[in-house]
Amino acid sequence: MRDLSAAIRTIPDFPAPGIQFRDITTLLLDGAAFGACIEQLAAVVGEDFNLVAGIEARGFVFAAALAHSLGKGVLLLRKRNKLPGATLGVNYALEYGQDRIEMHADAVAPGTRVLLVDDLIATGGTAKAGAALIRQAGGVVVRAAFVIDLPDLGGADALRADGVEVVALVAFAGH
Ligand SMILES: O=P(O)(O)OC[C@H]1O[C@H](OP(=O)(O)OP(=O)(O)O)[C@H](O)[C@@H]1O
Ligand SMILES: Nc1ncnc2[nH]cnc12
Repeated sequence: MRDLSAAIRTIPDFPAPGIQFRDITTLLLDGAAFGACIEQLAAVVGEDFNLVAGIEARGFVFAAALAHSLGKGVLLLRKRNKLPGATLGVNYALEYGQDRIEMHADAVAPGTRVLLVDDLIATGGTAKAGAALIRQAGGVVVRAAFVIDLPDLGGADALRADGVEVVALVAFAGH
């Protein structure tokens, strides 16, 4: 199995001093690496869900490609004030700031089974907010999948403590 970590660039001190930014734009520019990434995600996420939820913005790229490869629909979890219909929303803290994600209130029928996808999990604040949002809307979060886990920041463990199974392709030590 191809090691995807070599396709991911690290930029120190972005967007703030002390943050090692794991940059997936280099992986996306490499068609073979991006294809391998989607294949590897498809191999570990199962099929026991109806929708793939992607978190804006980087999560959309992976969620849409994965959903298409599995024949599933895509649920967009967007940053604040982007969606035109009635929304539900959850505020959360980031490794480097504050944000809010929203979804259309009528996007999931009660009991809809959802796979949550993002490029990276760090503190887990974003993914926990995503899971809370899907649950608030009546959906069931079947599991969560990430290209990158930063295990030292504890996000994957926090998400598991919230009752969500977590899978990730690559882990980077440190922040
Ligand atoms: O686990 P956490 O500490 O919450 O951090 C992970 C989140 O941070 C990044 O998104 P960001 O908010 O920077 O937005 P972007 O995708 O629009 O770049 C990343 O894409 C995850 O969504
Ligand atoms: N270290 C990091 N690199 C890239 N995206 C992130 N989102 C939160 N922390 C990040």
